[in-house]
Parts: sequence; C-alpha cells; structure tokens
Amino acid sequence: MLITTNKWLIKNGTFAVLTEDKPVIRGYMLIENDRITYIGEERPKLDEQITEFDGKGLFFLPGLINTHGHVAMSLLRGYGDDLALQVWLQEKMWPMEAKFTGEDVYWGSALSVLEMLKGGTTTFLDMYDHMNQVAKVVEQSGMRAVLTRGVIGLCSPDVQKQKLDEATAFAKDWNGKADGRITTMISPHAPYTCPPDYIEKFVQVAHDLNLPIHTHMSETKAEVEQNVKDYGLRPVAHLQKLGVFSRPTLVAHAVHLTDEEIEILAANGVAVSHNPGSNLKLASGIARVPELLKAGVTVSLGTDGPASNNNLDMFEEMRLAALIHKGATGDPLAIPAMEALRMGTEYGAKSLFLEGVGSLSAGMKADFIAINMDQPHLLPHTDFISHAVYSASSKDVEHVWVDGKQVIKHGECLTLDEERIRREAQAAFEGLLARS
Ligand SMILES: CSC[C@H]1O[C@@H](n2cnc3c(O)ncnc32)[C@H](O)[C@@H]1O
Ligand SMILES: [Zn+2]
Repeated sequence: MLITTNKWLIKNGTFAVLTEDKPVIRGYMLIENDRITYIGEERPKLDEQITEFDGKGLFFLPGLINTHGHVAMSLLRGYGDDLALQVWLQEKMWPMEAKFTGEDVYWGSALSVLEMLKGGTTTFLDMYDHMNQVAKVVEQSGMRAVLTRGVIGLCSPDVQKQKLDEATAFAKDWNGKADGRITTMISPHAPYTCPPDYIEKFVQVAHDLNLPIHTHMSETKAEVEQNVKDYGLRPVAHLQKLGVFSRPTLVAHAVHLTDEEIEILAANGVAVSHNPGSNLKLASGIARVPELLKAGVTVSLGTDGPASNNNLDMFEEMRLAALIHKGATGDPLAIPAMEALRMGTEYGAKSLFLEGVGSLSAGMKADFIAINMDQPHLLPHTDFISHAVYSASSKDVEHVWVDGKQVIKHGECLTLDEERIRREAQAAFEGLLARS
C-alpha cells in the first residue's frame, strides 16, 4: 500500500492562538497529515521539501463549531417565519417533516453542509431523523460532526420502542466512523415531547453505549410552566431526577433558568448550547449566558435549524452573543469579543466532548479556516479578534481545512458538487410542497 504524507507549511500568516497574553501571532503553521505539528513566529526547521502555502493577507482561525442544529431543515428555510416555537413546530414544521423522505434529508443536509463549510464551520452537531443520510453527507464532505437521532416520543409504545432501537443502532453504528470524524450522542428531543419513563430508557442506552446525551431544555417560558403543571418540577430538576445529568450532557437553549438551576448545571458539568439567533427569531428570550459562564458552565454556540435562524453563519452567532448580552445586562464586558470567539471554537469542542479540536496549537487536529482580511470592512488591521467577531461574516471565508485536508479553496467546495446540491435541494422542497 502506498502511504502518502500530507504536509503543508503555512507562511506569512496571522493566527488566532487565543492565549491571554498574545491572542494573535504572525508566523508559521506546520500541518502533518491530520494534525498541526508546529505554530509559531519562527520558521520551523524542515529536513525535506514540503508544500508551502502563502498566508499573506489571511487570518487563520480554528474551524468554527456549531453545537446545535437540524441541518435538513434547510428545505424549510423561509417556510413559517415570525411564529413562536410551539405554533411553529406544531403547525408548520412537524406536518412538513412528516413528509420528509431519506432523500429529502440527504439533499437538505448536503445544502447545509455546503453552507457551513463555505462559511467556516468545520464541526457541527445534528439532531434529526433519517440520520444515516446526514452521516452519508458528512462522510462525503470531509466535515466533522456529532450526530444523534432525535426522538419525539408522542406516539404508541410500539413506535416508541422502534424509535429508541433506531437511535441506539445509529449511535452504535456510526460512532468513530468517517476516519473518526463522526461521533454520536443519544437524544430524547425534549422533556415536553418525551414522557419521563421514556427519557429514562435513553439514559440507560447512553450508559450502555458510554455516550453523552443531547436534548432541548427550557427554551420557552411556556415550556417551563407546562413542565411544572405536568410533572411538578421545572425542566432542570425534572431531567436531573430522571438521571440525564448522570451522563455527560449538552442541553440546547437553556433560556429560562433560575439561579439555583444555573448552580445545578454547573455542579453536574452540563454544557449549554446557546442559540441566540434562533431564540430571538422564535421570541423565546435571551439566555443568561454571562451568569452561566461565571458559574463555570461551558457555553458554546449553535445556529439551531436553518428554518428558525435562517442561516448557518457562525460568525453571526458569535456577533449576536457578543452584542445581545451587553444590551440585556447594560454591561459592555458581558461577553467580550475573545470570549465570543472561544464560545464558537474552544468551548464548542468542550461542549461536544471532543478532544483535539477547537484551537490552533501543536498536537491539535488540523481543522482551521482562513479569512480574507484585505477587504474594506476588515480594515484597518487594528485588532484581528475584534474584526473576526464584530465585522466578519461567513462570506469572508476563503479557505477551510478539516482533518488536515483542504475542503474549501478560494470559496469553492472541493468535496461536494455544489451545482447539483443546489438543484436537488430546490427540487426536494418543490416535491415536499406537492405532497403537502
Ligand atoms: C426529532 S428531530 C428534531 C426535531 O426538533 C425540531 N426543532 C427544530 N428546532 C427546534 C427548537 O428550537 N426547539 C425544539 N425543537 C426544534 C425539529 O423540527 C425536529 O422535529
Ligand atoms: Zn433545536
């Protein structure tokens, strides 16, 4: 077997290393196979000729990490805007999703993976149905993902069992696949869509497979009130009682929390995926992110699905996170730019229980992006971290590497057929409409 080594030396680059004393350095980054093996201001000594890449005018960042979403919902982008969560789900999303075929999920996911890669996201978490199709897209695209079959348990015991078996089989079959780029989790959709005894079964599966749990939690005020009516407890205490937090857990949203609930999440090491764009669009509220971070909770960023956002631009989520908490608290330091960037990268990796991704340093996986800094809205070059959070967008991403392989070059995807995906996704939406 012919073994070829993949080695790159990036020179003349500006790199976000995010250390407290010197967050940005100018110099060199060496990539060997799937890893960063050197990053620093001095040119590394090399005993062989390797491919050099000129990073002049580019700002290199860790690949962005989107910790909550439902990517196949790109097919429903713009279908059912300006509604609150429950109405949006019950009257718009669920009736349409009931008609989704595996093929729809494939093309919807491909459209989103394309959007994410071109926009600088290198890892995403996805909770949905027909997850084999999402996994297939991830495998082909070269992207990294944490995948989980989300289960809504508002159905007969037989169907509940079938869905749980399917979620278990998916989690088992795909964990570690695609050269380790895919990992899996276990996901009851939410406390309001899964009865307590059903959630306990997911906890048991997570224990059996040694996997983390991901679920929606405390997204709206109405959901919290309904939980108290139905079970006599707010969602945090309810999930704790059912054993969910006995597993490594990532909850999405966590908008409506008391001080005591923040302490419970911190004490149990529960991570939170903050989805500012989706929470604003669905009028769910503003999560208590500064308090969560202060209590020691890992808070990362997610877009949620493309139908409640309505894009998958993680630069936008970082900017929103940095801005809305200043407005909500009156404190300009509520979420500084550097913290927002960490939420979109390093804390994202921690939330997904992934080791070796989320920062640019020797030994880490080579998941990184380059943005073109020589554009009017990114000049002058005062503060690159500030520009990445407050001025940049997904459209500024020039190159993307995942696992040491370049997947986006000058904005073009090297792994997926963009033209075909655009055509098939539009056709899939039209097919859905025709069947509805
Ligand atoms: C069972 S697969 C995932 C399921 O979640 C739905 N969904 C999308 N966005 C949200 C959200 O913000 N809160 C709760 N549920 C959401 C999606 O439509 C799928 O049915
Ligand atoms: Zn969601």
